[in-house]
Amino acid sequence: MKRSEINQAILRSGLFFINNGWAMPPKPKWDVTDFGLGEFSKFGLILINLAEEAEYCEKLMYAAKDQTTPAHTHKKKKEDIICRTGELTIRLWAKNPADGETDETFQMKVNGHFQTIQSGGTINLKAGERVTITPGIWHEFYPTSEECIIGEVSTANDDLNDNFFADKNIGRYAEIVEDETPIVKLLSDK
Ligand SMILES: O=C[C@@H](O)[C@@H](O)[C@H](O)CO
Repeated sequence: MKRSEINQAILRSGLFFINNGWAMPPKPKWDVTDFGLGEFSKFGLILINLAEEAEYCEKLMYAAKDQTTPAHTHKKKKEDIICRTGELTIRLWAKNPADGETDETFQMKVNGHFQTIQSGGTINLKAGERVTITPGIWHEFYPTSEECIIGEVSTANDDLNDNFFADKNIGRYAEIVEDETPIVKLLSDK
């Protein structure tokens, strides 16, 4: 991923956050990724880590229409994924989708109430709505609105060791081609 794409993504999402009433913390911890797939408009996510504590974590995230965070799971982290502005679709699986389809169902909280979810099915979240994803549940998500602000409130976050992607070619952080000067230092920058 080019540094120029990262710079542009920060400017675009930063403007959208501010225009929608989300003030930035001092020294925001930016994380922009194409998941190593090199197609940022198809697979990508912009994140700001707001709180990173041993017991909990909070993130503010942004994606544009159809920009997908690919199927993955966490072994330790339990997280609420929240649609803050716009509309978000989330697809959920009981097992790794790379191992084939299953007609299993499972119980998961949607807006705080348990629902029966069909493995491989989707849930559409409108602004204010959330799902509670427990460790081992596989998920991918993408906005169906032009732009979307996504919240994450979770137990401890460990992006390096607790993201397991269905596609083995995926890496959590982007490989960056330095074609211009960074406007911010990313969490993944050395
Ligand atoms: O589901 C998404 C989240 O867990 C993100 O915080 C994670 O960094 C995506 O790899």
